[in-house]
Amino acid sequence: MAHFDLVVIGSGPAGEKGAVHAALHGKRVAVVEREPVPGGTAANTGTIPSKTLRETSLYLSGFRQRGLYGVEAHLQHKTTVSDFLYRERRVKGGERQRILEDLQRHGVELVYGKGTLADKRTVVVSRDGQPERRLTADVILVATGSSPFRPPLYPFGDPRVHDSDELLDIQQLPRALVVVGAGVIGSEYACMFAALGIPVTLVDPKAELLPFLDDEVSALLRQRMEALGVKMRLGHTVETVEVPPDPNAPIRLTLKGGEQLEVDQVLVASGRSANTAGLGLEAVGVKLGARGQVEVGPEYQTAVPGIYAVGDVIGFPALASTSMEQARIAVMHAFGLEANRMAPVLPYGIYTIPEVSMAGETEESLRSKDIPYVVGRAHFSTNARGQIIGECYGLLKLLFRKEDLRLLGVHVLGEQASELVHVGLLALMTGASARLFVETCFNYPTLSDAYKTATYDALEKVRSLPARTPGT
Ligand SMILES: Cc1cc2nc3c(=O)[nH]c(=O)nc-3n(C[C@H](O)[C@H](O)[C@H](O)COP(=O)(O)OP(=O)(O)OC[C@H]3O[C@@H](n4cnc5c(N)ncnc54)[C@H](O)[C@@H]3O)c2cc1C
Ligand SMILES: NC(=O)c1ccc[n+]([C@@H]2O[C@H](COP(=O)([O-])OP(=O)(O)OC[C@H]3O[C@@H](n4cnc5c(N)ncnc54)[C@H](O)[C@@H]3O)[C@@H](O)[C@H]2O)c1
Repeated sequence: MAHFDLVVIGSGPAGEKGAVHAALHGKRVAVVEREPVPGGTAANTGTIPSKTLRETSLYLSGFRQRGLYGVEAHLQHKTTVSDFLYRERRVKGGERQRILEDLQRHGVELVYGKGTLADKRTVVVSRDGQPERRLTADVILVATGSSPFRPPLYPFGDPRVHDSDELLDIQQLPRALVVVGAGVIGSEYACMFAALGIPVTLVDPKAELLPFLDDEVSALLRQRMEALGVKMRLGHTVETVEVPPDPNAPIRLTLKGGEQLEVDQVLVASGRSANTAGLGLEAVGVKLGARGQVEVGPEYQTAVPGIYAVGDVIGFPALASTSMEQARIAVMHAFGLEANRMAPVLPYGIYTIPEVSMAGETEESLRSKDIPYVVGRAHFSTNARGQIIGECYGLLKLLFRKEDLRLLGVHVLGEQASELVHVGLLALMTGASARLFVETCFNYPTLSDAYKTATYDALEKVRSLPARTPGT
């Protein structure tokens, strides 16, 4: 029996970062992974593959250059599924290698096999054809992630009906696609296929697209996705799904109200469930929530001291970015290292076409809290870099508190949105006001310069910059 300071179950972003962070602090660490490759959803079926496919679809469709140079930028041949998946497989392979090297460099032992808790300090690792291994630990970090939720209405055994994992194994590109679920995954994939010229219909019972976004940005995104060719059926529910045995006959989805959609492939992206089944958590006293997610305290400790859980397995916000941060905080707490906190403001990056990103408050959240605010907007069509790259529809929207022009929210739609948001994110993290953007010298021409334009737009509405406070 081997003893470790920390045993991590799962090698996704949460598991990797937790393990490496503990190793950096001199701890003896093992990571248990049930798949034959490391990296979890982020490296293998989710984040990295989907973001690579987005770049592929933009490249293959010549989307970024459309109409810019007076010549058509479409690639000459018809896109095949192997063109589509080629780079995704290359990037995925590179990411797996990076993770293996990261673990190895920090002296973390990677143990392949399914981990289960035998007691509060023991993880049993089982693998087909191999003897069981028992690992004991002072601290156990559960980072087992999540899997696609599969509504029973859809016959997932059929090769034409996919969840977001199976989509990466398609044998041919769809001729016409229905995407069920207009959450982040559904919206991102709908855009990628539409950019390739494939007719896409996006169906969701919710009437608004990505309702956590600022309403203005959500409406603008919807408009741009429709212009890309995505047919929106928001506020609609699928009532029946007919998948005929003949692979050449169309799949028919009937919506409540009678509309029928005929396609050759369906992607269902209707949420994810925590990977907690069979882990033995409840038997040792760990509490699970209504959707199977592990319940944790502020430092990600479960009901059992010494057992922590981070990442998708604890539910919202279920992002690679936040999962890694949770792991860092859990490890610091578990080993009594320097006190650490989760960032008070989290960014969201949505890789639709166009990209959207936000941090902090929306207009709607400020109104619900009765906080008077002023809005500053900069349109990329009037930004020099925006004009050069042909970004006609992009928008940077800043929300300042009226009283002192402190920045409260940042919203970006358009090229590089998920990068641009970080300027505003840092301003939010430091409690900066409009003065920061007025007094910052931005490179020119850049999209970042839109921060200055949006600030001046807000200032025009209030006509004065608040007095400088001491120390700023
Ligand atoms: C299509 C898609 C796109 C996404 N895009 C983004 C994005 O752009 N940005 C972003 O921040 N997030 C994105 N996400 C979310 C992101 O992938 C997840 O939040 C992140 O992977 C969660 O990390 P994790 O380490 O908690 O879990 P995972 O990455 O799911 O890893 C969990 C690991 O645990 C292993 N495991 C499970 N049970 C056991 C067991 N009993 N024993 C041993 N090993 C086990 C699994 O095999 C897996 O390797 C996306 C997700 C999807 C599906
Ligand atoms: N860029 C990113 O950060 C990114 C990208 C992709 C995924 N993710 C993460 O992955 C997680 C899962 O994404 P997701 O899009 O599957 O979930 P989601 O919760 O974002 O959206 C699910 C959508 O499916 C709809 N839905 C639920 N049940 C349905 C049904 N039976 N029929 C039709 N529609 C139904 C819901 O109304 C919702 O709009 C997200 O929580 C997110 O954290 C993040």
